[in-house]
Amino acid sequence: MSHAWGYGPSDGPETWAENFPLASGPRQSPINIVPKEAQFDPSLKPLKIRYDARDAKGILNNGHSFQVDFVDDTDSSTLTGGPISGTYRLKQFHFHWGASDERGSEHTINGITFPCELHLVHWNTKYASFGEAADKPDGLAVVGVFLKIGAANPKLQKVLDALDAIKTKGKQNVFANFDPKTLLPGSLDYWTYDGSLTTPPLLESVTWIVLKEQISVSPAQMAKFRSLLFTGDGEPLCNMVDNFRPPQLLKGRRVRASFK
Ligand SMILES: OSc1ccc(O)cc1O
Ligand SMILES: [Zn+2]
Repeated sequence: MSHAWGYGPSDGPETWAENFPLASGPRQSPINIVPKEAQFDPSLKPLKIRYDARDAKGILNNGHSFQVDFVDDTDSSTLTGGPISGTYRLKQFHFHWGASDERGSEHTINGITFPCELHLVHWNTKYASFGEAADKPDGLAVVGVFLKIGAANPKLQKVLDALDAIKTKGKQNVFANFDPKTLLPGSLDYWTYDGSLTTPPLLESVTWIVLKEQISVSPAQMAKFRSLLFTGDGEPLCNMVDNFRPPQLLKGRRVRASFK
């Protein structure tokens, strides 16, 4: 039976442990990253990100966020290097954001929040599929990118222009010819730690790779994110905002830095 969950007072992150016991597990995400306590690890390799725009498939309002899905039946869009071993294939990317600019990200830096956070989700090809990989300790690798308020981000605009057609839960559309590498900042310096999905079932299968450099988003672009609805057609309107889980306990985990 799949349990309903959300981000409101009656079904939000503080209630998830009732139906998803991993919520209290030893490697939950997100976390607060304290750069001064992150250990530079010279053995960490540079990230190697190779995406093919032709793999972009569709865009979906899943009632919790929206995601852009990719064809993942070949190694044409992959993440290698960094803290991971082997080849991880891009499955989807999605975002988390706030009702206003002072909140919205899931990870925080020295307790600082950002208005939005991008997650690029990859699965380990030592497993047969995303579904097989999703509950394995080395199954997933998610690249997290913070968005900060500034100039309009032209690379983001194609994604935001597609949102009008998926306003309500369950709506999806074709979304083709998009290279998510264009969303990344110039530097691929990162922090990395072992964590989890930040949404139920909160599976502890994610190697997190959180980029140090942010990308920009304008107030008008943030308004586009906030124009989406959590609710489906015919249901009382509920704006899709504050779809973020707050930082979780580190429980002794180490956070490593790829840079000094
Ligand atoms: O928010 S992190 C995250 C990662 C993978 C996934 O399949 C779903 C997620 O929500
Ligand atoms: Zn996410």
